[in-house]
Amino acid sequence: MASYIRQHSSESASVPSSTSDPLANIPIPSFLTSVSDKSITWFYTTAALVVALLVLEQSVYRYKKKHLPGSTWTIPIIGKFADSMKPTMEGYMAQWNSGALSAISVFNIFIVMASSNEYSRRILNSPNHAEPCLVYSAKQILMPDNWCVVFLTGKVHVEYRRVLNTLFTRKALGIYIAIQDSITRKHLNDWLTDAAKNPSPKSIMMTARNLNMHTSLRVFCGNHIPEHGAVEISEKYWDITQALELVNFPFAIPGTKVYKAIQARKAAFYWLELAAHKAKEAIASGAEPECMLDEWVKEMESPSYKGRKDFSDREMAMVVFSFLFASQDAMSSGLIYGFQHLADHPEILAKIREEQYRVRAGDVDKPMTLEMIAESPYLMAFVKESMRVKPPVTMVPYKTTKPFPISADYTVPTGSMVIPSFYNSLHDAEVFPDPDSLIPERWLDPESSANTNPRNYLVFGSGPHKCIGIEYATMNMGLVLATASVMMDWEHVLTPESDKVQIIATLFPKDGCLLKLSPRPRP
Ligand code: HEM
Repeated sequence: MASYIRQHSSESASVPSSTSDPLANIPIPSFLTSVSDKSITWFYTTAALVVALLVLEQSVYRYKKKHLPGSTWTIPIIGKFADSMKPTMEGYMAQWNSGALSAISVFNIFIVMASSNEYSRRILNSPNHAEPCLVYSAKQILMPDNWCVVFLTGKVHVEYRRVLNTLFTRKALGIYIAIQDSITRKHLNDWLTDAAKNPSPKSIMMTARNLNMHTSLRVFCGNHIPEHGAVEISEKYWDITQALELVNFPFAIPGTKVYKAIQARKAAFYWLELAAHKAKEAIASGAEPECMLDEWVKEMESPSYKGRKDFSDREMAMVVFSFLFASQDAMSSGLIYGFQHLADHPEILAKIREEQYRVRAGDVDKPMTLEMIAESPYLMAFVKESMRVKPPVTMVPYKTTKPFPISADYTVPTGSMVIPSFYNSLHDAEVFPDPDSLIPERWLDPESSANTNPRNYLVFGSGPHKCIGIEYATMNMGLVLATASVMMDWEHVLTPESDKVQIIATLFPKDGCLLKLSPRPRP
């Protein structure tokens, strides 16, 4: 090809004036012929550079990948970009099943996927080699200066978590559960009122998300946010969820998902900063804590408190926002699958009801307490099992900060993404016999393989960044499902997509879980 171009260009320069081509008689100014020579040189140089870069890209990929399973060649420049735009469980399963460690590349980011329990746990528990890495859009939405716990590592991270742990003590959870109960009842009553007006089946995708958001906002901020502020955050938060896809248009240009998410974050921040300010005022005036922010301010006043005390309104708002960010999608996923699983397994729902009638002594209006949660082992076993079968978070991206000798024969290069997956650990047939079936009983026997292998239960991660909200999240799911079980009946209207999974940062039933609701007669 190159030689053809060279020949062709020299021929046209020597075309005799007597040819039949009329254009041949037009004299070509010398400056034009020299430009054409130059462009040919440019063409060769550029082509050679592009070819060299493409060869380099493939060589680097193959050098990093070594013997790991994965395509031998990566698609130039974009790699597996198309797959990551529309992730499917089937696609992930194929990748995980290809090996305990496997390699892919997306936009020249070299990625090692870990599917086994051993390798997944090794990534989560090797803070000297790997640290959490949020998708690019998440950083833009959370703000680069957000000192949120996920971005911290080492000693600073440990100290910071120590402060935040005080927000999830039993005393604090005791304050939150009363709020959770009243918000949940209000929402479930609204669901029933809507169902009475229009009994056709409805997806609980948004109603469950709103319930979670409203609960979280009131638990975190109490009444320091007015109702219209809470509604505004709740409505705009969906823009944030949509911007959290693995791959997104990276520039925050008006109209893009990331731009909309940043606007939603700004609106949320206005109210959260105000709430932090009001919490400080309330505690200073001698009020007792009524929400997480109050509890935090009060805790800092305690003589036994050793940590930092000078948290600004903005810093406190950042913490609350990062809690919303970490919890909203995962809790909604857990809750929606909880409703779906119970509707599809009436025998399990019947046992939960029986336990709840007993715990409440037949009084379905009795608000849930921590003691009542402790007296509901079957309920809590169901919550644990439901998230094992459909883990809200199936994987979390980490990145290597230095060469990471993850196995005897493979070292992940610095700057790579390493992604531990939880699904295989949670569906390991040796630990969870009949792994795809929903069997809450497996958590009731202390000697069961499920209980004696806690290392496999990776729903909340593992290691220094393990979820800080485990008790709050599981308690909330238990409370909502238990209260729903005594307040209403629900029927799952099956569609061809009910058992298919949609991945929007976390897992959801593809049809959004269509339920027909009706009030349940009192016992
Ligand atoms: C069903 C609900 C939830 C699930 C499945 C879940 C799952 C997870 C997972 C998998 C991680 C990463 C762990 C790791 O890297 O090892 C995580 C981290 C985190 N979660 Fe949750 N989470 C849930 C609810 C919550 C709630 C309700 C809150 C706060 C109130 C919360 C706050 C956090 C925070 C702050 C982190 C980062 C911790 C750190 O980096 O030190 N999560 N969560």
